[in-house]
Amino acid sequence: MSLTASHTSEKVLSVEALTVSFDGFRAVDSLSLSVDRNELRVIIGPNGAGKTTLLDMICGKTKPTSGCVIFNGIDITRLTEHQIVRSGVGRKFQTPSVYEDLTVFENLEISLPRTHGVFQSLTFRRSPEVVDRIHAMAEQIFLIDCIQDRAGQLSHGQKQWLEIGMLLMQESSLLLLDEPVAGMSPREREQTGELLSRIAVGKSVIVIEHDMDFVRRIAHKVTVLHQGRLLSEGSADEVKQDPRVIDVYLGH
Ligand SMILES: Nc1ncnc2c1ncn2[C@@H]1O[C@H](COP(=O)(O)OP(=O)(O)OP(=O)(O)O)[C@@H](O)[C@H]1O
Repeated sequence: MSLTASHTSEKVLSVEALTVSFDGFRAVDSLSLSVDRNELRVIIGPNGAGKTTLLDMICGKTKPTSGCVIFNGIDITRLTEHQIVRSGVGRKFQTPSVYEDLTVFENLEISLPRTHGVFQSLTFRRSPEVVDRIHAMAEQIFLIDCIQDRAGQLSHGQKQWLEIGMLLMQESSLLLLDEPVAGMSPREREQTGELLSRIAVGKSVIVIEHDMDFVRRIAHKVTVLHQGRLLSEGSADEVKQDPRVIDVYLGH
């Protein structure tokens, strides 16, 4: 039984015939896919398949040559990156970008919506409710014991968790995560798998990942890209057995 079968399907994201050309080279080519609420989708594919470029177009970093991105029924294709963040799409890049000189607590605090700067957030927003919320988030992302440590002192894996927590504080309802377990220990990977599964409840998560064991553990559905196109889609076991996927990706 598919893991998504128990959820009522509600389409949150639709990518329709999305195409982007760089100097005539189609990095993403007429790609269509959709993601439901409560879904954890994993995108796999060989190097250069267009995975990162796809996420770049969903979050507005790269503008498509043609096609569109519909999020919660709204065409966000031509919105600015900032507008797309405010509409509820959060992006985490492969390298963690946290404020190294601020504590875990402060990094989470400045990610709250409607915060216009570090100064304002540190001086005006520290109500008991906000403090409780930040503590609950630190607990969820396994950082409660180092909540007053500076982010610069955290391990690489802990910084990845902090950045996921920052996206959650922003109240993103769609999270785009580029290789979130890169550089993590096996134990940290396991914890991240649990965290992502929990996050997907009530939200949608798209993860780019190469490690097939991890993919199998977390994915509700897997999309395989190759040369900017959709090669295969299904459960992790289904795509693993797809001869086209074995041929261009898993067999190497
Ligand atoms: N801004 C750009 N200008 C020119 N070519 C680009 C640009 N961005 C991406 N590309 C090209 O588009 C193709 C897809 O790149 P992309 O980074 O999306 O692949 P990927 O599937 O994420 O690969 P990897 O697993 O190596 O990260 C590559 O051939 C890349 O060189």
